[in-house]
Amino acid sequence: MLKTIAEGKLKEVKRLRESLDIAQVEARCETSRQISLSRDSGGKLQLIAEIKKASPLKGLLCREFSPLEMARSYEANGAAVISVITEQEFFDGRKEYLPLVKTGVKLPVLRKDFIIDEVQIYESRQMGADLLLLIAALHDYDSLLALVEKCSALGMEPLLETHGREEIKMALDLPVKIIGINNRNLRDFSVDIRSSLDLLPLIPDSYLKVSESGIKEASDLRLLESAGCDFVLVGEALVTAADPGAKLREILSYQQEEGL
Ligand SMILES: O=C(O)c1ccccc1NCC(=O)[C@H](O)[C@H](O)COP(=O)(O)O
Repeated sequence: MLKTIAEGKLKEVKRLRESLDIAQVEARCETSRQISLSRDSGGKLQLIAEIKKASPLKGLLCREFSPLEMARSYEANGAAVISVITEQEFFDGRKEYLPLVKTGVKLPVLRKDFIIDEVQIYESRQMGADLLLLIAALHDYDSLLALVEKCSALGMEPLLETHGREEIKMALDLPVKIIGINNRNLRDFSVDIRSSLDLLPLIPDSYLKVSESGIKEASDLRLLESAGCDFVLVGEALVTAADPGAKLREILSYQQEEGL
């Protein structure tokens, strides 16, 4: 499926190459900003809250979907980063959501899409993204290196998503600071947070470690925190809740109980 999604991006990339004014984006970047994430000083696990309308496997997740309201409620309830899915065909995302969210909250904003070409990095910068997801499984080492370097040159922080040991090994050879482990199995799309528990020890503490997918409850966060994870990325559990902000507060509440 990942390959199908990425292939669907080829046309979009072609259109973007014809329409995007790269020189203009570069000129704006001269007044470059770089919002960088850091580990919580008190050792708390931090939460990246996702704006996710639909999933390719489950279809529509959220009927009353208002990305701006959702982002504000995530911010008010303790999120550290807002993740915005902009991919349209499979996730029913929209590119417009990102600038909308960016202007509505103070938190750093991550763009989640299927980045296969440098031109999408320029586009992400133009949209206002602070962080950009790069999926290791879509690239070889050289193409990832080029994308990572472009991201940093344009003042954005790449979050390099991995699945498995080989990809983590590759990530450790790249100039990245944030490594994600996606708990979704790319063959059958089953989700199991034990992937993160198994793989986190392979990543040195000089990196920020993110666990993604299938995280639903405070007990998942507790486990991941004690395994040395710095951030969790949560989508479905929040957007399917009657009140996404309240759900976020609820799954983080164990940190208050433990006085963290
Ligand atoms: O979300 C899916 O169903 C999906 C299917 C195929 C490829 C990727 C998919 N999700 C992308 C993501 O990275 C998730 O949206 C993200 O990690 C949040 O996961 P969750 O909390 O389980 O919604």
